[in-house]
Amino acid sequence: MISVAKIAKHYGGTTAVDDVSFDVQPGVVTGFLGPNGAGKTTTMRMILGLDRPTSGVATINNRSYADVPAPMREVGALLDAKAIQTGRTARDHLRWLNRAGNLPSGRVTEVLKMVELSDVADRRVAGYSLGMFQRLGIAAALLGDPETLILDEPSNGLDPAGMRWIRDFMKDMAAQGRTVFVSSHLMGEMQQSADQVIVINRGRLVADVDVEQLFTSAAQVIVQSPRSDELRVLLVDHGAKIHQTTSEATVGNESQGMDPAHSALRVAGLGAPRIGELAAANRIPLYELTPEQTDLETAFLALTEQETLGVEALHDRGER
Ligand SMILES: Nc1ncnc2c1ncn2[C@@H]1O[C@H](COP(=O)(O)OP(=O)(O)OP(=O)(O)O)[C@@H](O)[C@H]1O
Repeated sequence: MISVAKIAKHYGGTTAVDDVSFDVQPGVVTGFLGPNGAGKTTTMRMILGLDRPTSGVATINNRSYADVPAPMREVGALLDAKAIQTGRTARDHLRWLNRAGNLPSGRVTEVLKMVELSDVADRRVAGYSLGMFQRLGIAAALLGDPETLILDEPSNGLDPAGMRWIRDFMKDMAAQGRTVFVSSHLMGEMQQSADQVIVINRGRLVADVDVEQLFTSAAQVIVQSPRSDELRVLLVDHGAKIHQTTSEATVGNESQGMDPAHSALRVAGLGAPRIGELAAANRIPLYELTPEQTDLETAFLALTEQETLGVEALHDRGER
C-alpha cells in the first residue's frame, strides 16, 4: 500500500503539491488523474524519494522509500521512459539494471518476454518507437518482481493498440494482488483502466473515488409522466436530485397531451427500479423510464457539481 499524508512541495513561489493525502490499495488499479501541471509527477517523485517533500510524509508499505532495503524488489517505477542511453540495446540496458539491483540473471529474458520485446531486444533502443520505450520502461520496473508499480503517464503518446496493451497489463498486475498506481491526464483512459481514481488539480486533491460507485452515484434516469410535478415532489422526498427538466426529450409529447416544458425529469440519486416502484405505489403513470449512459467526466462533474476543476483539459485526447 502507498500512503501519502499531508504532503506538500513548494518550488520557490510555486506550489506544485498542496497538502495532499490519500492511500493506494493493493489488488486494484488506482488512477492518478489531473491536467498537465496538476502535480502528479511531483507527487510520484516524492513517493519514490526522488524529491523531498516540503512537508508531509509518503510511505510504501509503511516505510519511506529511502528505508526500503531492496527497492527494486519492492517498487517498480516508470517515470520517464525515454531517459535511457539510446546507444544500448534493450537487453544490455536491462542487464545493467539487473546487476545494479543484484537480481537473478534469468530475469532479463523473462521481463523482455512479458513486455513482448524479445524479438527486438538486441537492437539499439535509438530506433525504438515511443510504445517500445514505454514497454522497455515497464520491463525495467518489473525486474525485481515488485509488489508495487508506479507508472507516470505510461499511455502517453501511444496508439490504441499500445494503450490497450498497457491497460491489460495493469489489470493483470492488480489481479495478482499488486498495488498499481498510474497517472494520466486523460479521463477516457482512466475510465477504461482504473478501479479507483484520485483526482488532483493545481496541487490539491479534488476527489478520491471508487469508479463504479462514482458511476452509480452519478447515474441519471430520464422520467416522463403526465403528472411530472407530483412525481418530482415524490422523488425529491425520497432523496432524489432532479438535475434539470429537459424539453428536448419531450419532442412529440404535445400529441400525448403533456406539457413539453415539464414532462421530462432528469433524476439522480435513485435508480430506475426504485423510481418505477415509487410511481406505481402512488398511482402516477410513467411514459418513460430510461437510465442514461454516462462517461467518467460527466459522472465526475455530477459528483462535484463544480466546473472549475480543469476537467476540459482532462478531456483533451492530444499528446502533451
Ligand atoms: N523542479 C521544479 N522546479 C520548479 N517547478 C516545478 C518543478 N517540478 C515541477 N514544477 C511545477 O510544479 C507544478 C506541478 O508539476 P508536475 O510535473 O508535478 O505536474 P503533472 O501533473 O505531472 O503535469 P504533467 O502531466 O504536465 O507532467 C507545475 O506548475 C510545474 O511547473
